[in-house]
Amino acid sequence: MAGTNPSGSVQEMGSKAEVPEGYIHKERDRGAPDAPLMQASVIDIALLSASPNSGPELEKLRHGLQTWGCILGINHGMSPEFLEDVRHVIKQFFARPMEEKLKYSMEEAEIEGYGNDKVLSDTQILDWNHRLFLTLYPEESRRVKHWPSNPHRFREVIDEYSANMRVVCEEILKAMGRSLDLDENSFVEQFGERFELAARFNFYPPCPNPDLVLGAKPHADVSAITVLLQDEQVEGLQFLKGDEWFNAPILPDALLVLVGDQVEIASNGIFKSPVHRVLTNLKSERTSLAVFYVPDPKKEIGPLETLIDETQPRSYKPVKNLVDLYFEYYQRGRRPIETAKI
Ligand SMILES: O=C(O)CCC(=O)C(=O)O
Ligand SMILES: [Fe+2]
Repeated sequence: MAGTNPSGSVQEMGSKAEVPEGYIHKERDRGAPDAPLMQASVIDIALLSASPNSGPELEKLRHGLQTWGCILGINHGMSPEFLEDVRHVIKQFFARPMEEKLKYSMEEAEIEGYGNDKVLSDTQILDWNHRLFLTLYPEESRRVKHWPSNPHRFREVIDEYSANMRVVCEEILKAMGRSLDLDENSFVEQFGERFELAARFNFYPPCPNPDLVLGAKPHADVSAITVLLQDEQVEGLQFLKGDEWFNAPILPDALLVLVGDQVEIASNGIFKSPVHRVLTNLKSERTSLAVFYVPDPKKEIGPLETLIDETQPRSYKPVKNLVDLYFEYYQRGRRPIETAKI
C-alpha cells in the first residue's frame, strides 16, 4: 500500500459497518472523550493592538500561551454570520458526491488537494479524516484547479476568509512580540514578507467504533502559528498537558490560535507548540478549518537574539523549511522540532 494515492482510503470510511483494520490503533494509543476541559484564555484581539490600553490583554495573551500553547480569540473582525458562511461552504463541499470531490484529488507527490494521508509505510495507521489542503498565500502560489467550484460560493468565501486570516495572524504575531517586550515586528520580520498561508479543511465522518480510531494522531503544528475554526457543535479536539489529555472548549464565534513549532523556536521555547489530537464519534460528522502561517521557506528560523542570555541560553539551532520534514515525522509519531533542539 505504501506510496499509493490516498483517495481510495477516503472511500472506505463511512460506507462500512466496521472500522477497516488500517485505522485501528493499539490500545495504548487510543483516546477517551471524557477528559477534563482545557481552561483556555479568551483574548480580545482588537484590544491587543489598542495601545496604550493593551497592557492587561497582552499579559493575558502571554500567560494563556505559556500555559496551554493556545488561546481563544474573539473580536477578530469577522461577524458570526460570516463564520457561519465559511462553515457552510466547507460542509457543502464535503457533502458533494465522492466522484466530484475526487476531481480535486492530491497528486502522487503533492500535499495540495483532496484526500487522506499519504501512505508512507505498511504499518502506518490511517486517520479517520478526509481533507482538502489549499495554499492561500502568496496568491500566485494558489493552485486554482484544487479550489472547488461547487458550492459556487466556496472560492469567494474562502478568499475573503484568507484576507482576514492574513490580518489576524499578523496582529497576533505582533502582539506576541509585544507581550514579551520585544519590538512588535520581531517575529514577522524573521518569518519574512513571503510567508505562506495554507488551509487544511478537515472532515471527520461519523465512525462505527470511535474508540478504536483517531481523527488525527497526536502532533504539534509545524507552522509559526495556526488559526483554527472549529466545528460550532461537535467536540473532538484534545490537547496534551504534562501526560494528561484535555478537551478543547467550543466557543462558536472564537478562533483557536495555536503556537506552532516555528514560534517555539523563535521564542527560544518561551512559547511551546502544544501536542494535540482529534477523536471521532459515532453519530456526528465534524469539520474544522486550520490555517497555518508558515515562514518563508528560504528564511532561516532561530531564537531571537534578544531572547537569549545567561539565564535563557539558546535552546534551538536555526532551521530552514521545517515543513519539509512534517509528513514523514507525523506518521512516525515524531516531531520535526526534535531536529532543532540543542
Ligand atoms: O480538527 C481539528 O480540530 C484540529 C485539526 C488539526 O490539528 C490540524 O489540522 O492540524
Ligand atoms: Fe494540528
